[in-house]
Amino acid sequence: MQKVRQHYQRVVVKLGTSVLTGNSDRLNRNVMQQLAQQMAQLRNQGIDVILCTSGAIAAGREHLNFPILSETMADKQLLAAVGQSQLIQGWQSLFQEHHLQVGQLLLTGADLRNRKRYLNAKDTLSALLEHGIIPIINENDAVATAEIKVGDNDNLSARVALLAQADCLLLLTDQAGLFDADPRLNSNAQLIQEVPYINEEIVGLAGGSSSHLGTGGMLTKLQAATIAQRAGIDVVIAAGAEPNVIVGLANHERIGTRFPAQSSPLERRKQWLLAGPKVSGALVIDAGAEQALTQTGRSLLAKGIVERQGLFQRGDMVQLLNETGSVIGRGLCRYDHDEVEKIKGLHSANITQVLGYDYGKVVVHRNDMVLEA
Ligand SMILES: Nc1ncnc2c1ncn2[C@@H]1O[C@H](COP(=O)(O)OP(=O)(O)O)[C@@H](O)[C@H]1O
Ligand SMILES: N[C@@H](CCC(=O)OP(=O)(O)O)C(=O)O
Repeated sequence: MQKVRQHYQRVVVKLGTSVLTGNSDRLNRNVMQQLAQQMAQLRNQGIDVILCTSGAIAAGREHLNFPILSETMADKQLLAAVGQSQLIQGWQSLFQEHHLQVGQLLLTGADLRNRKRYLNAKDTLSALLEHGIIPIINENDAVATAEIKVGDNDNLSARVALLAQADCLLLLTDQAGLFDADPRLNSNAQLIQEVPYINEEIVGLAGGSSSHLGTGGMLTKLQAATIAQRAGIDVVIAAGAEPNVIVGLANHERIGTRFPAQSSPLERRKQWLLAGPKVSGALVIDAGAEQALTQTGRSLLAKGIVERQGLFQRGDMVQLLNETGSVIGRGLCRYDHDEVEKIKGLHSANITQVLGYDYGKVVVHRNDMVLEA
């Protein structure tokens, strides 16, 4: 019997400037409307959608009536600052037609490299998704200098897919997918339907962007696909103009070029948790918490913690011990040692009262935890 494939649970949709402008010098509202309609349809199917949108610089140029500017960073930042507000307003009104709220996250490479900022971005993203709000992400071009930039939204969207623990990344562009040569330069170029593994030969097929608006061309899309595919996320490069492309792809239709995930995201994450971060401290938990973790796969709440050992920062790896001292597992702690000391044994509802703030009710989330076999 053929196995029925379930649809994705969390999809990152990256829309390049080429899609949003249809390679003209202005944003195309009709195109954006159709894309918003499809993303709303996904939400109604119960799929979490995160939109990673380019187009701020193009929108800024259009809004200021195509000013003659230099190619300096400051002038590009000026365009991004003006254009980003146009872009987000555009998306906001389009999603409102489907009774959906949006939340804007402007990120830089520095936000993704610094662990504290990374965790904060992750929490914001989770909170938006939990409330059914569509996160809309772009690079914070108005403040990002060369040193702190990701630099292109293909790579940014792959990092966001990892941050959000998405299971699918759609890179939508002006071409039907990855071809064996740049189709703008070679009319005989053939579409490649599936790439199980990105090797040098595949990278050699990718050219840069031949439009003046896009950043990076196919090369940055392959960099993004490499990051996400290896992290256990399915990636597809396809044409944003293809009718119903987002809904089709999210439901496993064969469109564009597919880069199938190399293992499940959770599996990869658990491997990384086991092999990666060093242990900085320990939490001793009571019998009820031990049962919740080991029997019903729950997260660890403050209430189940009886003792804190060692010094650790928010996001550090801690060992989980039971009251007889046996190791139950390990996980990333969402509060630092000082905070855990104050909230251990408390009901989650009282965390804010004691600390004056909170990072959520969970101290170690089950997705950030590996248990002893
Ligand atoms: N092997 C290839 N297959 C498809 N497109 C390619 C290839 N090599 C280079 N390209 C170019 O990449 C462009 C898409 O990238 P880009 O202009 O950065 O768009 P976006 O704004 O969607 O990110 C295409 O228009 C195409 O000219
Ligand atoms: N952050 C920039 C887009 C950068 C970028 O990667 O562009 P693109 O290659 O069109 O996805 C902007 O909003 O204009």
